[in-house]
Amino acid sequence: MTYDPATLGQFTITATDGAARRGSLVTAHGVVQTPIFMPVGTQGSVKALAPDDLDAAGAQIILGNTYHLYLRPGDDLLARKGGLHRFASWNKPILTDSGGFQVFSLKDIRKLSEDGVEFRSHHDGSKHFFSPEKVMSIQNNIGSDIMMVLDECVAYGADYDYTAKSLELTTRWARRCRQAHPRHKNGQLLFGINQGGFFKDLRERSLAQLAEIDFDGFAIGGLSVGESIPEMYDMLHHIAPLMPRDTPRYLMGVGTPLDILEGISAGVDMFDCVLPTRNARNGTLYTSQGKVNIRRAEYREDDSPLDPLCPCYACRTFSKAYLRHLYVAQELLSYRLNSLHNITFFLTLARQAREAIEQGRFAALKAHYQDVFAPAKD
Ligand SMILES: Nc1cc(N)c2c(=O)[nH][nH]c(=O)c2c1
Ligand SMILES: [Zn+2]
Repeated sequence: MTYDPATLGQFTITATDGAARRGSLVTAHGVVQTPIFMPVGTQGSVKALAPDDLDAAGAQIILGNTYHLYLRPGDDLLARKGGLHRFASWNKPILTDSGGFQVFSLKDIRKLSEDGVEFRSHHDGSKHFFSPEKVMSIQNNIGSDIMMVLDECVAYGADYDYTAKSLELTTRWARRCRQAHPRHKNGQLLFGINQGGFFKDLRERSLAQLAEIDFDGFAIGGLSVGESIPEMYDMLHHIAPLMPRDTPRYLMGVGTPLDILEGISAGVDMFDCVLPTRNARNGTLYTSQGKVNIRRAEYREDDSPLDPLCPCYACRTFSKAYLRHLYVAQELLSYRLNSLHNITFFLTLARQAREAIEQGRFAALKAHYQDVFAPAKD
């Protein structure tokens, strides 16, 4: 990995359209064009897809989960193998989350303290402890280009007092992460994570505290945790414009095509979500004409391609009838072709957003897809 320390982490905005931003971020494994969608490779692979599939689909960066990779194959093994890039033969950028989110979703098997969080592995029940320093060390061993701080993602519905205390802990952990991993050590960038639940003053307090720490970017955490769409959008539009302008804004775990376009319209630059690959596996496919449930009997003899406007291998090569057959027959090829298509759709959407911002027609693109994905009118 060769990079120029002088430009590492540089985020340049090249065009705006309303609050939407077109930009680029320099990482040690290449420049990422934003707005960007990041396919999720939880355990070191984007499920059912190989690196050359991801290249063909236009993926610039993928996401890895620190919790999962720490438990299996182990960050020590990844370090011995030269890091995740070499281990998984993925030579473009990787972002790793801190593992906090997964641990906090293991409700009953974890204990929170000032120093970190104790939890039990969902594999074998063995006991483990994540401190800010530990998750920095794990992400260092993984070798990700963008690391995330350890944070507490409070549950939807958490009360004001708990949320206020939690954000203060997340800030103290963020400071410890920064101290544990000096700026750009090993070419790795570090993002802070805004918390504060659904209380606007607490969101602003969290942001003000994080902005005093030298981060390469800032994420919005604690959304897409069970709230309604209007609640998510309301908080999104409140906090995104208040985030530092000259560093990337990353909305964690979001979302549907319309959520992503809404986030871009609020000024967010980076997104990740398991939706494209998870829904591919249950036959829910995203197309330029809207969602297609490939399991439906109506496709049994349908010779047309899934999406005539999609450049992916699945759409260029097979009919809906064949894709439906593979799904119904539970053929493994169904996972691969459906995942390839959905990932291509999300990456194409991000590319279309970049082009629309450059040409000053982002609002029209958003309105088009709101029409395409409008809930079916009975
Ligand atoms: N929806 C979310 C998805 C995520 N991966 C995260 C996370 O990794 N950290 N913190 C968060 O708040 C969070 C929220
Ligand atoms: Zn396709």
